[in-house]
Amino acid sequence: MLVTGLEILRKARAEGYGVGAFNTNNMEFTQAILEAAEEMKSPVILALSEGAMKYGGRALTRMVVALAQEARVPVAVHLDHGSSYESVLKALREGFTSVMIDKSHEDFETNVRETKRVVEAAHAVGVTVEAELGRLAGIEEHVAVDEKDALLTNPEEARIFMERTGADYLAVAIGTSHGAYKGKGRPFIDHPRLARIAKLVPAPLVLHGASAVPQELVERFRAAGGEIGEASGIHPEDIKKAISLGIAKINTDTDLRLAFTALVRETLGKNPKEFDPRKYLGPAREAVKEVVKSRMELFGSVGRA
Ligand SMILES: O=C(COP(=O)(O)O)NO
Ligand code: NA
Ligand SMILES: [Zn+2]
Repeated sequence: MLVTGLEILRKARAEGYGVGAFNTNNMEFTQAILEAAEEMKSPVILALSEGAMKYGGRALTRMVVALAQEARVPVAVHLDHGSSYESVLKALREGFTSVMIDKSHEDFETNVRETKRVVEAAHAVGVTVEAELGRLAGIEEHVAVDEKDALLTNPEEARIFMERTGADYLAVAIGTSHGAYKGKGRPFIDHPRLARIAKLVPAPLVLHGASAVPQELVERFRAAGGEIGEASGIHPEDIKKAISLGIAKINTDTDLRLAFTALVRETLGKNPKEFDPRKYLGPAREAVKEVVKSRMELFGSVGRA
């Protein structure tokens, strides 16, 4: 059933488990994520970035909202990294039940003002809001923040920010970054900082850049002809610790992309004569579903629907 992000995340934070927010921009990812959620009896958040909205248009948004309504588990449809008020309005118009306004690259007062404005509009139509304070390193589709500017979230600022904006959940910067290159070896996660934030912010907390980028997946991608450098992601133990400290929403995109693309490359490589898209998109869809199921097990959301 289609529910708001807060309905899913409030319970997750209260009961100490995490819920995956999985990015989708096509039919196969959407099916894989929802099938995994139903099989694992897990709540789930389907996340569409602005790039996904541009790529898939109404074919994507109508499909995602309709399938979420019919799903046998709680599903929120979420705008990931909304960059403007207008973009959020478009998502509200499409029937999304959760929207992120990401003004974390602006100064504090601007972030507060813009976030507050979105909260008023979204709450007026029963939709809940994710905001972000602090800056992740790495490249988000339209935001490139280089290391030196990456400012981790200040706990006291976070408390004031959430009180002044009325946002429902907060994306925090505690060392993660988007994409496949999150840092040398085991990327640094500032758990003490997270603990301080969680003490001052009772709202569900969100971890961006949470993909594991598992070595076996990186190897499989390379073996199938993919090119990728020294890739690294967030260690499962760091995810579990972050959940125990107050993270309720865990954003996963890169792992799904790697799995899907590795399988497409592999299937095409093994079957050069194949030109029925179902023959290489189908196995890729299965690979995404397996990744989603294993993430749900790690987050502890299995059986929580
Ligand atoms: O934060 C993310 C995804 O992060 P990853 O690149 O680690 O999957 N989307 O908003
Ligand atoms: Na988000
Ligand atoms: Zn993100």
